[in-house]
Amino acid sequence: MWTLVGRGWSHGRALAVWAAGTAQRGRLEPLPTPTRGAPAEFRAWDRLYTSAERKEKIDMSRFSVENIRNFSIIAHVDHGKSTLADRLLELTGTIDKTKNNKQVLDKLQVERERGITVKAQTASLFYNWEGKQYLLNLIDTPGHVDFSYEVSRSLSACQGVLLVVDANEGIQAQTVANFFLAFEAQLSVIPVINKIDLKNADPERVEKQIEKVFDIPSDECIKISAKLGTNVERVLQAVIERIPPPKVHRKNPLRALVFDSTFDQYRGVIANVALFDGVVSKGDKIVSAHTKKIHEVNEVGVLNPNEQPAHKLYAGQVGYLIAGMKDVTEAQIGDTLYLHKQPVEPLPGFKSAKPMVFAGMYPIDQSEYNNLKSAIEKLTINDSSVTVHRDSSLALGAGWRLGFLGLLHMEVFNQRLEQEYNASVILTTPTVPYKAVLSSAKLIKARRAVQKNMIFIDQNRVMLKYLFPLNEIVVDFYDSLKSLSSGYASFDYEDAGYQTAELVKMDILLNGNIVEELITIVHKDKAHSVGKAICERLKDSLPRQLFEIAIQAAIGSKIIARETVKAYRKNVLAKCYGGDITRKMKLLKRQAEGKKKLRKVGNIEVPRDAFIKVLKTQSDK
Ligand SMILES: Nc1nc2c(ncn2[C@@H]2O[C@H](COP(=O)(O)OP(=O)(O)OP(=O)(O)O)[C@@H](O)[C@H]2O)c(=O)[nH]1
Repeated sequence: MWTLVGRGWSHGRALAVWAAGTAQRGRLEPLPTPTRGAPAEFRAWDRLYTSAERKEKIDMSRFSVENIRNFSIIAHVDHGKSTLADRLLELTGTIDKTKNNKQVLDKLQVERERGITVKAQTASLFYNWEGKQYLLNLIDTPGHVDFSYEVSRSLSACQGVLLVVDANEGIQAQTVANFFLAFEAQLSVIPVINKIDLKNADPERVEKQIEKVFDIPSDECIKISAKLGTNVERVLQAVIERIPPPKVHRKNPLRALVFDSTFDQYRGVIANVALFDGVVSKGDKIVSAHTKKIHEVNEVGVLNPNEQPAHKLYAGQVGYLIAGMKDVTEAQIGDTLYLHKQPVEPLPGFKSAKPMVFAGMYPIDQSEYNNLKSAIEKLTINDSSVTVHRDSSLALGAGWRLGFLGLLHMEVFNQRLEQEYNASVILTTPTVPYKAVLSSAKLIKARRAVQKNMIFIDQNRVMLKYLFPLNEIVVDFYDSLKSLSSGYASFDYEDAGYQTAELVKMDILLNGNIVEELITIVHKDKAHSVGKAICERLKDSLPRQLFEIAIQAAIGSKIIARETVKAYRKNVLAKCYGGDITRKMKLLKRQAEGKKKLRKVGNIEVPRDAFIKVLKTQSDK
């Protein structure tokens, strides 16, 4: 099922003004913003920053359950979650107030380069209010539809959310989707209308939308400018007043939920845990409910926002735990940890993420296979929504078939492999899953986009629900929607199951022989254009040979596109005049070795490069 939210044509201009005022004494040094495209510098900064902070242990026993609030910030993409998080970190003295604080919780290089959050991040904030010291655990979550899995996981560690809505753009597709995730999890929702400093901001209109769509009284909305810091203190107070403390028991045996994990090459898996019962400290023997393996805890602590070791973690608190887990299978997200010989009922896990887009991934050079394998394994610890299956192709060698939640997710995973693991890969054109019913015609009945619902959010905005075939939107739908609506429409989707469709299997033939790597499933109406594009790309990348080559796209016995590569004789000895026989032999030997890298289709030699050019994603072309 799809939800489209289109909006009217009024818009505002962002004001680039920073808050002036007295700088608060924070516990940490200000974070420099890493420069674009400078991975080494970024990593060096990150390491220095963490090691300086990791010296003294903190006593977490001073935070009783009543003084703890676990909350998350959810919103549509770009509505200001990360900016609000920066202000909350400053207000609580977690970081110094400086104009360099931009997306402090977005630690990954890919997040800073793209200006989006892809990983949920946790920060424990210490805040004094009305004579009491509170522990506020903030979880910053991604806004883009591809990462909604991160949002739902983070919510399991929270009792409430700040629902941030842009005062100019109003309710958008992911505002609705994220609200319902929080609503279904029975969390307290605090609506926050952000960017009230914008010239065209209309917070009163957005208040009415929130009342109409979510049934939240408009006087519950807090109007802020995260950029200028206006009213942000009221947000912190609302967190304390409106979100209940967690319902937990410290006297019960340990019951900790692993809600996220990252991988450190020296210390192994760092599990982000939310303690529902009990206490955990260094030296404890813990058991994973999933694997039943026993591990000894080496370190516990809170994220502040970097690692801050603690003596113990207590029920109601959110922190990290390192226990020598080295393997992907030992660090399952959604797992429950308990003390050895004190088994507990496991907490409900998470629905596993359902991949929507699949692509082949191969090392550029087969000798890199093992390195790439280990990089993929480590990155999937940090991003468990990616599915991995071994695959192999005659042309590209041994590799994997990876499943992603969407195209942006696929691009981000690829970019993280390059930036964090220095791995270069060949990524093939993404496809979506199909269920095929084989019949003599191989043809299945089609269904096109069907409108299901239309709701007017206000006079400028309408929410439309459609049923769409996934393959129609997986490659360029989002871009087309954005450009058609000049960026004003937004969308979100959920899986509506399989539908029958008129799909055909398209073969690519070289002089009548089928090239197995290039077999594709396409919609009947698109077969001609897709077939033509593949034939043209093959023609450009196939070297001429001693005879003419016919490149054809065919559905069954029907040819739907054709290109021809003219004959040519490559004489490697052409430049070799004179009679030096050893030099001639050398050239012929090198040519023979080169041929080993070729894949024979019939009597046609196809170099690996040609496959790569045809199979690589459109964006890589
Ligand atoms: N004028 C104005 N701009 C703001 C305000 N808050 C955030 N912004 C800007 O809006 C843009 C998006 O802000 P982010 O905080 O990165 O948004 P986000 O919701 O975290 O985005 P994702 O992590 O990608 O989902 C940035 O350019 C911010 O500077 C505000 O109160 N006023």
